[in-house]
Amino acid sequence: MTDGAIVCEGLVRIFTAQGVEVQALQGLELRMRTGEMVALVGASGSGKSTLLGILAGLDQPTAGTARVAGHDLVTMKGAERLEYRRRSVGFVWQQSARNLLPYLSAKENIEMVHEVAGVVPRAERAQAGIDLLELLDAGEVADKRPAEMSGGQRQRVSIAVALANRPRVLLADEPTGELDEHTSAEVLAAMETVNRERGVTTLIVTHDAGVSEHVERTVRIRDGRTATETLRSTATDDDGRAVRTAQEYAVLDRAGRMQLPAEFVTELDLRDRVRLTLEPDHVRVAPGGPGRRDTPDAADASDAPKPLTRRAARTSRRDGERS
Ligand SMILES: Nc1ncnc2c1ncn2[C@@H]1O[C@H](COP(=O)(O)OP(=O)(O)OP(=O)(O)O)[C@@H](O)[C@H]1O
Repeated sequence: MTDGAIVCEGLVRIFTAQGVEVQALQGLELRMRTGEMVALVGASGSGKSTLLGILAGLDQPTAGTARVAGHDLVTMKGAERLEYRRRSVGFVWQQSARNLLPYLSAKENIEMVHEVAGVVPRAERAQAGIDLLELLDAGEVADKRPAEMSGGQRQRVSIAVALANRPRVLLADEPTGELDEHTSAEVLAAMETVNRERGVTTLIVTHDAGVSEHVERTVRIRDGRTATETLRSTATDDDGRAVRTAQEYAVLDRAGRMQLPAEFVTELDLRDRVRLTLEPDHVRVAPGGPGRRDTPDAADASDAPKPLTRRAARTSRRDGERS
């Protein structure tokens, strides 16, 4: 499979509406390997749809870097943009009415994409359509129109249609938003199968907590920036049972910036400025400033500005020298 990687660095998207600027993305970082499947979560208004719109080639960033499947989405112009949308990305929306034409059957919806994209040789198209529907466990609705399908079948067919142009990247915006829990799990499992069997890089925007069962990485956006990532892995315990573990990390950008989790900020009433201390193996963040907890000792007080503290690291080095 050719390059299906996604690289966003310092991605900015500013909208101007009635003279007011809205910074939907404020220096977002995201890297995905070819063939990876990642969930993107975040509160309403955090910038998820804006990011998907840019990755889909429907919108352009204001600044920063965005590269997908070898295309530079910042500089990409007319013909390349059209080519990119037709052949490099597949998109699944929450509402199946946006994914499927209502007067065509599942098979015909796929055929139409084959016709427009021109990626699959004509002689192979019929079989390619059947293979896709079977991969998505939707073979039995091949001749049905969307109105004759259940919600889950419609979304599985929508995924098949999104894959008909053999994209390198599949983007999905709340694909299970209109489904019940059981059907959502089936649709997410279908996306996992597609990702595993076809190696398509897959990014799913979702509020669905059940997605954690299907992805090894969840990226959380806050205020237009990548705030945290949760990495999951499966280990084997002493009794030979598979145990799934998850660890949440803050995301550090190339300039060393990161966001503190909102609950940490609230718990310690952090605001305005904090004190950073470099310890031997970690960085300590403490409330700072006059009148706050952990203000400098009287012994430290002088007119000279203090640099960020390195005390612990230096102390431990000196201890080492002495011994
Ligand atoms: N075309 C636009 N014009 C002006 N502001 C916009 C536009 N599109 C998005 N915004 C603003 O950008 C911010 C991010 O919106 P976005 O739709 O990307 O968030 P989201 O995380 O997808 O939210 P939701 O989960 O509700 O879909 C919001 O403040 C939104 O109002």
